[in-house]
Amino acid sequence: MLVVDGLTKLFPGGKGISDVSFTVEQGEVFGFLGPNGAGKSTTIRHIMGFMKPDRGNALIKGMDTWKEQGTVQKLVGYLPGEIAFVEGMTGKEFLEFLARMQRVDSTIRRKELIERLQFDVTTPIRKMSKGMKQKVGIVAAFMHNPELIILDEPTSGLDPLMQQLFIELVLEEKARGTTFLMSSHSFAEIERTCDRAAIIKDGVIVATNNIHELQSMQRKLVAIVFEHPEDAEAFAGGGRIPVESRDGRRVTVAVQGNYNELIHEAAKYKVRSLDITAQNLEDVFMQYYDRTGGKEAAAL
Ligand SMILES: Nc1ncnc2c1ncn2[C@@H]1O[C@H](COP(=O)(O)OP(=O)(O)OP(=O)(O)O)[C@@H](O)[C@H]1O
Repeated sequence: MLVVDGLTKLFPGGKGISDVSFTVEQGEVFGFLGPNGAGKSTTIRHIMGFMKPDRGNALIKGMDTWKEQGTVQKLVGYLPGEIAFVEGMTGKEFLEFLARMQRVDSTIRRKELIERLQFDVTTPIRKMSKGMKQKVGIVAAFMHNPELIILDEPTSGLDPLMQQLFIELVLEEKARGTTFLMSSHSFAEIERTCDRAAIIKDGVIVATNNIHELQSMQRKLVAIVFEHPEDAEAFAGGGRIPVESRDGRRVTVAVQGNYNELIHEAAKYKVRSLDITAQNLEDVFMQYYDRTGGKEAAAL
């Protein structure tokens, strides 16, 4: 669906992006992660055909996004990092204006999205908060049911409830086969929606990784409180599960994917309670990247 190949753009100040390459398959949700100024928006603007690359290109369904920007932009739903609204319009007028440009009858879907996102669409845009403007932008990106949706920091300005609702929207669209490219600062958000993610730093992709693979490498600390101290002792002394610590009835073990074995061993005794804490997935990503020098991470 989307191929980014060697995309390079150097700005006069020396910043920019260098040799950015990745592929997003049809129906995939692909995350694009990186700190401020890393080059996420610059890459996305090239993918949308708004900027001419110095080298390389971006193809959507085989079409060069710079050379065929008019055709390509019709296929895509786009939420920019900073939305430029037409002055003096209400949210409703703006969305109707866009709908006429998109040339798709999106009335029903538009109404549905506005109801889901719960905002007053008759408010003049200049009076809207950042979060409200972001909601107008989300409706604009989704309403014409595009095959590919490109979102630049979609949840910035949204409160936690709305962030959750946004994630649900993405997952629903994904189930319908829509492809997504989504930039974010937040690994947690990417983790809940994406199949794969690329990390960009100083204009260069440092790793591309499969999120499910990372989740299976994620180390979890499980604290089990047994009914009887002697059970805790027997469990800890069994030697089958690596024990981090034991304190009376409470045994803490580290698990990495081998849940069945833990459940099997613990079930031999009477368990009073369980507490699970997960290692931050971002740390797993970076640890993995450091260990392999990026080679294996880039290959996943
Ligand atoms: N038109 C431009 N002219 C000169 N420098 C630019 C231009 N656009 C972006 N840059 C610089 O290129 C770098 C990458 O910017 P970009 O906006 O792509 O980062 P980003 O990853 O999207 O960051 P953020 O999360 O802050 O939006 C930054 O250092 C920025 O200052």
